[in-house]
Amino acid sequence: MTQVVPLTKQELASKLVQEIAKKGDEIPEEYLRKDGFPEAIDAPDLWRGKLLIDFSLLSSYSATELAKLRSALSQWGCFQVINHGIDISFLEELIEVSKQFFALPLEEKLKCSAADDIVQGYGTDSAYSGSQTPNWNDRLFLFLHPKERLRHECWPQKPEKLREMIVEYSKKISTVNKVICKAMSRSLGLEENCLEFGKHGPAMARLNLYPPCPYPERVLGAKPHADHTVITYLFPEKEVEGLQILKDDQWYKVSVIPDALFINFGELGEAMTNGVFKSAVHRVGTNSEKDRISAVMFFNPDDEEVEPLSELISAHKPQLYRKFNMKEYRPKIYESFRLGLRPLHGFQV
Ligand SMILES: O=C(O)CCC(=O)C(=O)O
Ligand SMILES: [Fe+2]
Repeated sequence: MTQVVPLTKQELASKLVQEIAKKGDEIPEEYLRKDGFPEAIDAPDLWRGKLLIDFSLLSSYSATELAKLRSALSQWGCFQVINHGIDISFLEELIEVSKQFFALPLEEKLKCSAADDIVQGYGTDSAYSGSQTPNWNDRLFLFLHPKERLRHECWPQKPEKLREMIVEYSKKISTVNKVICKAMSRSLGLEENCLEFGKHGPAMARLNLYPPCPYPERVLGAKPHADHTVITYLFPEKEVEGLQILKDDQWYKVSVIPDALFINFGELGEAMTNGVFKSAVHRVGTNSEKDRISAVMFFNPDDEEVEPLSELISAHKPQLYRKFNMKEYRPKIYESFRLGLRPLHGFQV
């Protein structure tokens, strides 16, 4: 297993993308993808059509909306949801206050990075990217659950409102998640409590910052990956596009739909549904003009043991993934990140 070596604050500061971006056009070679990457296409009809779900219809178990949900998750592994019941002014304020956090002096932000933990807190994932091309992204990454993993010293003191807003956001997303869990189960023809997780709310929160990048055609904000979660909820900055998803070797830009939450299924959800629902492989593009912020909540399974639902295994659909423990899966995450691989592939039957 790859050892993740913690950095001093000084070393971390030299890797922060926001600090690199301040220097102008001179960016380290290692961020540049020599051969570029395949272009993504616009697909506004997709995002306003089959991948746009009306949450209010899901809560009333509308058969048409459930069928739409099932098709979105089994073909694309993601969708956007409107009428989710979360106050838009709250979500917009969260983005605004997150922006204020990233605009604080470096010294203040570094108070949220723990010397012995480069995963949690303020920092950048490029700290453990090894020989891989690093992402043009800084973040504040906080564990919420289980409580033993939560590190209070990584929570921001400033802006004063931010801590409270992250907790509030986690509660609001948790309410949405409870309905989504039931709707997903129903859409598969199962009892509504079959696909249940997030009893204690999201496991992790992440505020992403993608500073403007002078070479958007050669630099990615986040390289292609599937999330290491059951499901992920994301509210993006509305002014700036960036998120893109992969389907059948084609990249699609995610259109900004006003007020919508973006939801994508993760690897652990794919394992739990025996591959019936797919985890969406996604990446983030950069742009040369504006910062982009996203506010993300990640859900893990309630149990440490993960296995496909027996209801979703049949002669038709043999078991795809073996039962595994999160203790086996977690260490694989960082190693796979470095190598650009998907840890779930190691658990195929
Ligand atoms: O910022 C985004 O749009 C995507 C973020 C993401 O993929 C992640 O945090 O896992
Ligand atoms: Fe992601």
